[in-house]
Amino acid sequence: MNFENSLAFAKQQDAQDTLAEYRERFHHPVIDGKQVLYFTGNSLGLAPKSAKDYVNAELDDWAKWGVEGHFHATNPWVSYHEILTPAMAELVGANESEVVCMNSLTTNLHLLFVSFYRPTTEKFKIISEAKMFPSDRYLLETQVKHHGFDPDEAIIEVAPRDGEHLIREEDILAAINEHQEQLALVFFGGVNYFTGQLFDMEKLTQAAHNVGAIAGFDLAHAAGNIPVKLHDWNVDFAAWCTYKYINASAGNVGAIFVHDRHGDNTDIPRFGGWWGHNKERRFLMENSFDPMTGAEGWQLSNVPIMGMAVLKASLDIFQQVGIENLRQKSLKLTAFLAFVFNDIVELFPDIQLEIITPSDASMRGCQLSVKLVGTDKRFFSALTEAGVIADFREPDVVRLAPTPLYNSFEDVYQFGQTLKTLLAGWQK
Ligand SMILES: Cc1ncc(COP(=O)(O)O)c(C=O)c1O
Ligand SMILES: Nc1ccccc1C(=O)C[C@H](N)C(=O)O
Repeated sequence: MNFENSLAFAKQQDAQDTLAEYRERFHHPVIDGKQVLYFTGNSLGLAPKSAKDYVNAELDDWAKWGVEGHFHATNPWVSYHEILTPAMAELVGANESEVVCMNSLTTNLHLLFVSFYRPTTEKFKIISEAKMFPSDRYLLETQVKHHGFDPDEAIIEVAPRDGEHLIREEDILAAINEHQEQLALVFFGGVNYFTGQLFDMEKLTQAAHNVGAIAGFDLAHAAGNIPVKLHDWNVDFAAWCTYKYINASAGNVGAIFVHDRHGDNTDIPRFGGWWGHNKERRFLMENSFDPMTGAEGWQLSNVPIMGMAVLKASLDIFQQVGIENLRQKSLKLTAFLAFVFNDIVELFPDIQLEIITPSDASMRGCQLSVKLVGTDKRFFSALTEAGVIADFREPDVVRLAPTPLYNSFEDVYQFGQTLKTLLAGWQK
């Protein structure tokens, strides 16, 4: 598509955008009296205006019913998580039996590792991407140690080649091949948090399965950002949070996916809790754990209703919009940001700011990561001062995520103008 770095062009794109109305369904922060440009849906999504009503409804039912709300609230609390499942399953291309909302991301990954990382002295290695989000790295390290293995030996990290920023798929496939005899698990972020690189989850899953290994993914930066087809891709397990692209508020409950071929098998070892117990018999106070089939069989505790109410508000919006429609807008909006960014940066040859996220749209979601070369963290602080909410990740990357649900083409244009002013000042 031919872009133009002009206000008229941006406004024209917004006028043609069939999702433009959704912008108004979210609160856009005004900080120190100034409307900011919010490009941080990859860290914390904006608040849906409807969330208050959803939470208030539950507060009202609590006031009205007390404990009876578990069974008599408008949406009875004992089964509240179940009403989230259809939208969440649709979002990640899963059967409803394969998904449940519960706990938070790192907790869920540990629970899934209990079931899907059961190393033996023959097969104990995990292949993952170098520079994973630290929590994922701590997960791997502590899981490996928990089973008595040495992280240096058990964790195989595939890194970008010297002088490159992205991980080559051929290098991942080569690592899987090289370590196949001892490989237990391939575990990747669907989209890397630092570079924004999207991995071909279907291909990695197939490669893992070809050598008898399990394939699991952290979808923190993928869920609600790109369409995924977890069931069809045969992914074994996945987990994600809901506070980024799913806009369900800070630290809110996450979700898991367990493919039906595993979910149907209640003999798979797991940690148990009463919410994963046969729900018909949950209140019979029996001694022996009888897990439900499907992802629900991995639940431990009864669910936090207020958080789930916010998540419901957000998922209802996703169901109306549809992730495929969002992706169509996202492809255009992110390409426009890349265009505007490069158009401005070219004006300042002394300053090197480089987008390290793949330029191939099939290898990225909405996030663009900009490496600061010859500038430093002060550049990020200056952006913030100028009213752009982005984020900085050590040592040298600024992440910008134009989020198709609530960002506009005009936001992107205005960002370019802010960048231009800032870089002009920087040169002096
Ligand atoms: C890829 C990835 N994994 C794990 C986490 C940690 O999630 P939580 O704090 O919800 O466990 C995050 C973000 O915080 C993340 O981006
Ligand atoms: N949960 C948070 C709490 C405080 C600050 C950041 C986060 C993030 O989510 C960071 C995000 N995972 C990232 O991709 O960097």
